[in-house]
Amino acid sequence: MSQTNTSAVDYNMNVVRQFTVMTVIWGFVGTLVGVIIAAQLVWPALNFDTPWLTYSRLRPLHTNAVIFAFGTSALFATSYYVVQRTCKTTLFGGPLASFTFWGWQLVIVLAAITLPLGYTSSKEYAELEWPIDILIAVVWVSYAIVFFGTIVKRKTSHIYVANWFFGGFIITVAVLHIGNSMAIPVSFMKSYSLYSGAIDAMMQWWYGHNAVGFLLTAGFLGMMYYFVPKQAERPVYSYRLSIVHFWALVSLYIWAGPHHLHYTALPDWAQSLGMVMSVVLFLPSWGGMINGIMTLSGAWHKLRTDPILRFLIVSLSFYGMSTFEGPMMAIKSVNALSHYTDWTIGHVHSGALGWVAMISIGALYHLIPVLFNQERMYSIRLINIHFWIHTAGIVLYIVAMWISGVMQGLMWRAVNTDGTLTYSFVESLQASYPFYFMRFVGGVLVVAGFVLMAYNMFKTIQAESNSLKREELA
Ligand code: HEM
Ligand code: HEM
Ligand SMILES: [Cu+2]
Repeated sequence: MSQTNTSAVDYNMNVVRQFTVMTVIWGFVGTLVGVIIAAQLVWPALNFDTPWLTYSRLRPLHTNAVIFAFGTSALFATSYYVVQRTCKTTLFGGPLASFTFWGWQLVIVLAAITLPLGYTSSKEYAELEWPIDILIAVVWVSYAIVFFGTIVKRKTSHIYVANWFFGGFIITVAVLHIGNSMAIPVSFMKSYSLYSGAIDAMMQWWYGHNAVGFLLTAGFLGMMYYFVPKQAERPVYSYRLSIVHFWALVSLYIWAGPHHLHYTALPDWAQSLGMVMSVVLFLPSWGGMINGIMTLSGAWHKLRTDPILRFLIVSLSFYGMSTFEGPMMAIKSVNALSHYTDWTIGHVHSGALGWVAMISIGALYHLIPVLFNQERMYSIRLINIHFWIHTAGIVLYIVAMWISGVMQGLMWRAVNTDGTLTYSFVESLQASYPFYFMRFVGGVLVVAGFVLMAYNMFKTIQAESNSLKREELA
């Protein structure tokens, strides 16, 4: 394996490179499936009367691909990189790191095959059946061993705050996955949940909500605390705040799950608890956002010239937006309007496309040249174009969903003076079509951005192999 920097430590950058390249590829695939299902909502005939092309099977393929293939590969890549650099030591466990790469890619391929075939546990974001769930647990425990083993053998006395967030994310996802996936297998690829009724629903949303809180939030905050200061070339605005941020975030998030089950059979007190905890969660969320954005103080001018920094900082603005919106939607009376509507979908994608995707894209544009021994990415201009089309795509997507969501909520609750409903469901659906088209256009822009990124990445990798060839000739 080639050494990727001049420092004395022989870091394991091979696994970081592998996860980095796959992140970009899965980002493209996952958003492409997103565009396909967005198109199906505009033109339903696009399922071609084929079972494995139906919306019901491609939707979980999209969510699994973006969260577990794209997002989680980005977390593997950056956590393995950051933990080595900040602990000044190579990854613990030797071949175990490589096992997590191949094991995780196997999980992704199995998901891509079994979900379209219709195998599902029917739990959202945990659809994969029990044999794959067991494989996930094995890979994840190996990940924990590699990560925490590296922390234990660190050459520094301090554990940098980014590692706290990565560590919190790794432990919690293990607990969530194992807890929620408890099931009794009845045959190969078929099982029944160990829980039933309202308890099953509570487990599902304890899992679902904290998958958002720890995978889609805490892990990416770890990324933020390393790559924002690096790219801005400034220290973290307040290190003390980052520690308060960590403890407040992890201790509040875990209680907020019931906001997914307002007005259901879940006991009222649990719903109210979820609501209150969600509203309080606003504070650490914004504390973290402010800490990230203020890291730029004294270096604001860099935003004008550095598109990588723009990705990172705009991602924090979307993080702030979705963590303002979330607590609001968790209030029962607001949720009465927003639940079941496209407003939720808009909220999801301002978090997913705005925060998760943009922070990852920014971090990878920083990381790729480092990993492949280049001064910078092949083309800065292409990064700039990527920034603008990605941003335009998100804005189209979420504005469309806000309008259609609030419209749907209002249409469904409108009643005539005699107490009958003003609109039928189909009328609200018809009114939504223009917005579904707008979302489709936004999605196409996002996918186009990933194509540019992949091209830029392969050109950067090529530049390395070209210079190696030149060295050989000389
Ligand atoms: C303080 C932070 C946040 C709070 C309190 C919050 C709250 C909420 C609420 C109340 C819902 C709607 C539940 C419903 O009516 O069904 C929701 C849905 C959702 N949120 Fe958030 N949110 C927050 C941040 C985020 C972020 C940053 C992301 C993404 C990175 C995110 C991803 C999601 C997802 C994926 C759903 C949809 C779940 C589903 O029904 O499938 N949230 N959130
Ligand atoms: C080109 C970009 C994307 C497009 C066009 C797209 C499109 C869609 C569509 C059409 C749905 C189904 C909405 C519905 O059932 O009404 C959906 C759901 C979802 N997408 Fe995306 N998506 C994109 C990117 C992403 C990314 C990058 C992520 C995560 C990092 C993500 C996470 C999700 C989640 C969690 C859901 C389920 C939401 C829920 O159940 O409430 N999407 N997406
Ligand atoms: Cu939640």
